[in-house]
Amino acid sequence: MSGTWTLPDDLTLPKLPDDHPGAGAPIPSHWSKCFGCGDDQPAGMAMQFTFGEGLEITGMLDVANRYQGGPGFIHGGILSTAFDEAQGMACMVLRRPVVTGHLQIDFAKPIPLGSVLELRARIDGTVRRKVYTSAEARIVEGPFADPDVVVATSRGLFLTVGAQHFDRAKDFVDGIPRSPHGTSSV
Ligand SMILES: CCCCCCCCCCCC(=O)SCCNC(=O)CCNC(=O)[C@H](O)C(C)(C)COP(=O)(O)OP(=O)(O)OC[C@H]1O[C@@H](n2cnc3c(N)ncnc32)[C@H](O)[C@@H]1OP(=O)(O)O
Repeated sequence: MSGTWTLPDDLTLPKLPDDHPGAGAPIPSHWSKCFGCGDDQPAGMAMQFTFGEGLEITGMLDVANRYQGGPGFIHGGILSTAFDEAQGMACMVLRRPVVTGHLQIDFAKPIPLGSVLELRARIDGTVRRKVYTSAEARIVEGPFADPDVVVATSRGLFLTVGAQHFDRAKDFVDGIPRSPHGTSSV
Protein backbone atom coordinates (compact mmCIF):
# COMPACT_ATOMS: atom_id res chain seq x y z
CA MET A 1 0.00 0.00 0.00
CA SER A 2 1.61 3.24 -1.08
CA GLY A 3 -1.27 5.63 -0.49
CA THR A 4 -1.61 7.78 2.59
CA TRP A 5 -4.11 6.44 5.09
CA THR A 6 -4.00 6.88 8.82
CA LEU A 7 -6.27 5.03 11.20
CA PRO A 8 -7.38 7.01 14.26
CA ASP A 9 -6.21 5.93 17.71
CA ASP A 10 -9.72 5.56 19.14
CA LEU A 11 -10.95 2.82 16.81
CA THR A 12 -13.43 0.30 18.22
CA LEU A 13 -13.90 -3.13 16.70
CA PRO A 14 -17.55 -4.08 16.31
CA LYS A 15 -18.77 -7.32 17.86
CA LEU A 16 -20.04 -9.98 15.48
CA PRO A 17 -23.83 -10.39 15.81
CA ASP A 18 -24.86 -13.50 17.77
CA ASP A 19 -26.69 -14.80 14.71
CA HIS A 20 -23.74 -14.27 12.37
CA PRO A 21 -24.00 -17.18 9.93
CA GLY A 22 -20.28 -17.99 9.99
CA ALA A 23 -17.50 -18.33 7.44
CA GLY A 24 -18.57 -19.54 4.04
CA ALA A 25 -22.20 -18.44 4.29
CA PRO A 26 -23.42 -16.39 1.33
CA ILE A 27 -24.13 -12.70 1.87
CA PRO A 28 -27.33 -11.62 0.14
CA SER A 29 -27.33 -8.63 -2.15
CA HIS A 30 -28.20 -5.48 -0.22
CA TRP A 31 -30.36 -4.26 -3.12
CA SER A 32 -31.38 -6.28 -6.16
CA LYS A 33 -30.81 -3.36 -8.56
CA CYS A 34 -27.35 -2.52 -7.22
CA PHE A 35 -24.78 -2.17 -10.01
CA GLY A 36 -22.21 -4.04 -7.93
CA CYS A 37 -24.12 -6.94 -6.39
CA GLY A 38 -27.71 -6.84 -7.63
CA ASP A 39 -29.24 -10.01 -9.05
CA ASP A 40 -31.79 -7.97 -11.03
CA GLN A 41 -29.37 -5.66 -12.77
CA PRO A 42 -28.45 -7.00 -16.22
CA ALA A 43 -25.92 -4.20 -16.79
CA GLY A 44 -24.24 -4.78 -13.44
CA MET A 45 -21.24 -6.66 -12.11
CA ALA A 46 -23.18 -9.39 -10.27
CA MET A 47 -20.53 -9.76 -7.58
CA GLN A 48 -20.98 -12.66 -5.20
CA PHE A 49 -20.10 -12.43 -1.51
CA THR A 50 -19.53 -14.79 1.38
CA PHE A 51 -18.73 -14.23 5.03
CA GLY A 52 -15.17 -15.03 6.07
CA GLU A 53 -13.49 -15.42 9.44
CA GLY A 54 -14.34 -12.71 11.96
CA LEU A 55 -15.06 -9.37 10.33
CA GLU A 56 -13.70 -10.41 6.94
CA ILE A 57 -15.81 -11.06 3.87
CA THR A 58 -14.88 -12.32 0.40
CA GLY A 59 -16.20 -11.02 -2.90
CA MET A 60 -15.77 -12.55 -6.34
CA LEU A 61 -15.75 -10.69 -9.65
CA ASP A 62 -15.57 -12.17 -13.15
CA VAL A 63 -13.63 -9.65 -15.21
CA ALA A 64 -15.86 -9.59 -18.28
CA ASN A 65 -14.75 -8.19 -21.64
CA ARG A 66 -17.10 -5.22 -21.21
CA TYR A 67 -15.00 -4.07 -18.21
CA GLN A 68 -12.08 -3.23 -20.51
CA GLY A 69 -10.11 -0.05 -20.00
CA GLY A 70 -6.69 -0.20 -21.65
CA PRO A 71 -6.53 -2.93 -24.33
CA GLY A 72 -6.93 -6.29 -22.64
CA PHE A 73 -7.04 -4.97 -19.08
CA ILE A 74 -9.68 -4.10 -16.52
CA HIS A 75 -10.83 -0.48 -16.29
CA GLY A 76 -9.65 1.16 -13.08
CA GLY A 77 -13.13 2.45 -12.34
CA ILE A 78 -14.54 -1.06 -12.46
CA LEU A 79 -11.92 -2.24 -9.99
CA SER A 80 -12.73 0.74 -7.77
CA THR A 81 -16.41 -0.19 -7.91
CA ALA A 82 -15.57 -3.75 -6.92
CA PHE A 83 -13.67 -2.49 -3.88
CA ASP A 84 -16.47 -0.07 -3.00
CA GLU A 85 -18.97 -2.89 -3.09
CA ALA A 86 -16.77 -5.33 -1.16
CA GLN A 87 -15.91 -2.86 1.59
CA GLY A 88 -19.56 -1.76 1.81
CA MET A 89 -20.62 -5.39 2.16
CA ALA A 90 -18.05 -5.88 4.91
CA CYS A 91 -20.02 -3.25 6.85
CA MET A 92 -23.11 -5.47 6.77
CA VAL A 93 -22.29 -6.90 10.20
CA LEU A 94 -23.17 -3.48 11.61
CA ARG A 95 -26.79 -4.02 10.50
CA ARG A 96 -27.04 -0.35 9.64
CA PRO A 97 -26.99 1.26 6.20
CA VAL A 98 -23.68 2.73 5.12
CA VAL A 99 -22.52 4.90 2.24
CA THR A 100 -19.01 5.51 0.99
CA GLY A 101 -17.41 8.76 2.16
CA HIS A 102 -13.88 8.19 0.91
CA LEU A 103 -12.19 5.44 -1.09
CA GLN A 104 -8.58 5.15 -2.18
CA ILE A 105 -7.13 2.45 -4.38
CA ASP A 106 -3.58 1.31 -5.14
CA PHE A 107 -3.43 -0.37 -8.53
CA ALA A 108 -0.40 -2.61 -8.06
CA LYS A 109 -0.55 -5.01 -11.04
CA PRO A 110 -2.42 -5.10 -14.36
CA ILE A 111 -5.48 -7.36 -14.36
CA PRO A 112 -6.35 -8.98 -17.69
CA LEU A 113 -9.85 -9.61 -19.00
CA GLY A 114 -10.92 -13.16 -18.23
CA SER A 115 -9.56 -13.03 -14.70
CA VAL A 116 -11.55 -14.09 -11.68
CA LEU A 117 -10.78 -11.65 -8.89
CA GLU A 118 -11.09 -12.43 -5.22
CA LEU A 119 -11.49 -9.39 -2.98
CA ARG A 120 -11.10 -9.78 0.76
CA ALA A 121 -12.50 -6.88 2.76
CA ARG A 122 -13.00 -6.09 6.43
CA ILE A 123 -13.88 -3.46 8.97
CA ASP A 124 -10.74 -2.20 10.68
CA GLY A 125 -12.72 -0.30 13.27
CA THR A 126 -15.35 2.32 13.88
CA VAL A 127 -15.41 5.78 15.45
CA ARG A 128 -18.88 7.22 15.98
CA ARG A 129 -20.57 6.90 12.52
CA LYS A 130 -17.28 6.37 10.73
CA VAL A 131 -16.40 2.87 9.58
CA TYR A 132 -12.80 2.30 8.49
CA THR A 133 -12.34 -0.55 6.02
CA SER A 134 -9.61 -2.16 3.98
CA ALA A 135 -9.42 -4.75 1.22
CA GLU A 136 -7.08 -6.41 -1.22
CA ALA A 137 -7.59 -8.20 -4.53
CA ARG A 138 -5.95 -11.31 -5.97
CA ILE A 139 -6.37 -13.04 -9.34
CA VAL A 140 -7.47 -16.59 -8.52
CA GLU A 141 -8.34 -17.79 -12.04
CA GLY A 142 -7.24 -16.74 -15.49
CA PRO A 143 -3.99 -16.13 -17.37
CA PHE A 144 -2.17 -14.20 -14.61
CA ALA A 145 -3.66 -16.15 -11.69
CA ASP A 146 -1.51 -16.27 -8.57
CA PRO A 147 -3.27 -16.38 -5.21
CA ASP A 148 -0.07 -15.21 -3.49
CA VAL A 149 0.11 -11.92 -5.37
CA VAL A 150 -1.93 -8.92 -4.29
CA VAL A 151 -2.85 -7.01 -7.45
CA ALA A 152 -4.61 -4.05 -5.79
CA THR A 153 -5.44 -2.71 -2.35
CA SER A 154 -8.04 -0.32 -1.05
CA ARG A 155 -8.84 1.72 2.03
CA GLY A 156 -12.27 3.20 2.55
CA LEU A 157 -14.24 5.29 4.99
CA PHE A 158 -17.94 4.50 5.18
CA LEU A 159 -20.53 6.44 7.16
CA THR A 160 -23.59 4.92 8.76
CA VAL A 161 -26.68 6.82 7.67
CA GLY A 162 -30.34 6.93 8.60
CA ALA A 163 -33.39 6.23 6.48
CA GLN A 164 -33.63 9.88 5.50
CA HIS A 165 -30.49 9.49 3.37
CA PHE A 166 -32.41 7.26 0.94
CA ASP A 167 -35.78 8.99 1.33
CA ARG A 168 -34.46 11.86 -0.74
CA ALA A 169 -34.24 9.58 -3.79
CA LYS A 170 -37.47 7.66 -3.37
CA ASP A 171 -38.99 9.22 -6.50
CA PHE A 172 -36.10 8.03 -8.65
CA VAL A 173 -35.85 4.40 -7.57
CA ASP A 174 -35.62 2.00 -10.52
CA GLY A 175 -37.40 -1.22 -9.65
CA ILE A 176 -39.24 -2.52 -6.64
CA PRO A 177 -37.02 -2.00 -3.61
CA ARG A 178 -36.10 -5.10 -1.68
CA SER A 179 -34.06 -4.14 1.30
CA PRO A 180 -33.55 -6.99 3.76
CA HIS A 181 -30.69 -5.18 5.42
CA GLY A 182 -32.14 -1.72 5.55
CA THR A 183 -29.98 0.02 2.98
CA SER A 184 -33.10 1.52 1.46
CA SER A 185 -36.06 2.91 3.29
CA VAL A 186 -38.17 3.32 0.19
C1 LIG B 1 -26.76 -3.59 6.39
C2 LIG B 1 -25.87 -2.64 5.66
C3 LIG B 1 -25.39 -3.16 4.34
C4 LIG B 1 -24.56 -2.19 3.61
C5 LIG B 1 -24.08 -2.64 2.27
C6 LIG B 1 -23.74 -1.44 1.43
C7 LIG B 1 -22.94 -1.74 0.22
C8 LIG B 1 -22.89 -0.48 -0.60
C9 LIG B 1 -21.73 -0.43 -1.54
C10 LIG B 1 -21.78 0.82 -2.37
C11 LIG B 1 -21.71 2.04 -1.48
C12 LIG B 1 -21.79 3.30 -2.31
O1 LIG B 1 -21.29 3.40 -3.38
S1 LIG B 1 -22.63 4.61 -1.60
C13 LIG B 1 -22.68 5.83 -2.87
C14 LIG B 1 -21.49 6.75 -2.87
N1 LIG B 1 -21.49 7.62 -1.69
C15 LIG B 1 -22.37 8.61 -1.56
O2 LIG B 1 -23.22 8.92 -2.40
C16 LIG B 1 -22.26 9.44 -0.32
C17 LIG B 1 -22.40 10.93 -0.60
N2 LIG B 1 -21.97 11.69 0.57
C18 LIG B 1 -22.84 11.92 1.58
O3 LIG B 1 -24.04 11.61 1.49
C19 LIG B 1 -22.27 12.56 2.81
O4 LIG B 1 -21.09 13.28 2.53
C20 LIG B 1 -21.95 11.50 3.90
C21 LIG B 1 -23.23 10.74 4.33
C22 LIG B 1 -20.88 10.49 3.46
C23 LIG B 1 -21.39 12.26 5.13
O5 LIG B 1 -22.24 13.33 5.44
P1 LIG B 1 -22.84 13.52 6.90
O6 LIG B 1 -23.73 12.39 7.25
O7 LIG B 1 -23.43 14.91 6.94
O8 LIG B 1 -21.60 13.40 7.84
P2 LIG B 1 -20.66 14.55 8.43
O9 LIG B 1 -21.34 15.09 9.65
O10 LIG B 1 -20.23 15.49 7.36
O11 LIG B 1 -19.39 13.69 8.85
C24 LIG B 1 -19.45 12.70 9.87
C25 LIG B 1 -18.02 12.34 10.18
O12 LIG B 1 -17.42 11.74 9.02
C26 LIG B 1 -16.31 12.51 8.56
N3 LIG B 1 -16.34 12.50 7.10
C27 LIG B 1 -17.40 12.64 6.30
N4 LIG B 1 -17.06 12.53 5.00
C28 LIG B 1 -15.71 12.32 5.00
C29 LIG B 1 -14.74 12.13 3.95
N5 LIG B 1 -15.10 12.12 2.67
N6 LIG B 1 -13.46 11.92 4.31
C30 LIG B 1 -13.10 11.91 5.61
N7 LIG B 1 -13.98 12.07 6.63
C31 LIG B 1 -15.26 12.29 6.33
C32 LIG B 1 -16.51 13.90 9.16
O13 LIG B 1 -15.28 14.57 9.30
C33 LIG B 1 -17.14 13.55 10.50
O14 LIG B 1 -16.12 13.10 11.37
P3 LIG B 1 -16.19 13.29 12.96
O15 LIG B 1 -16.54 14.74 13.18
O16 LIG B 1 -17.22 12.34 13.48
O17 LIG B 1 -14.82 12.94 13.42
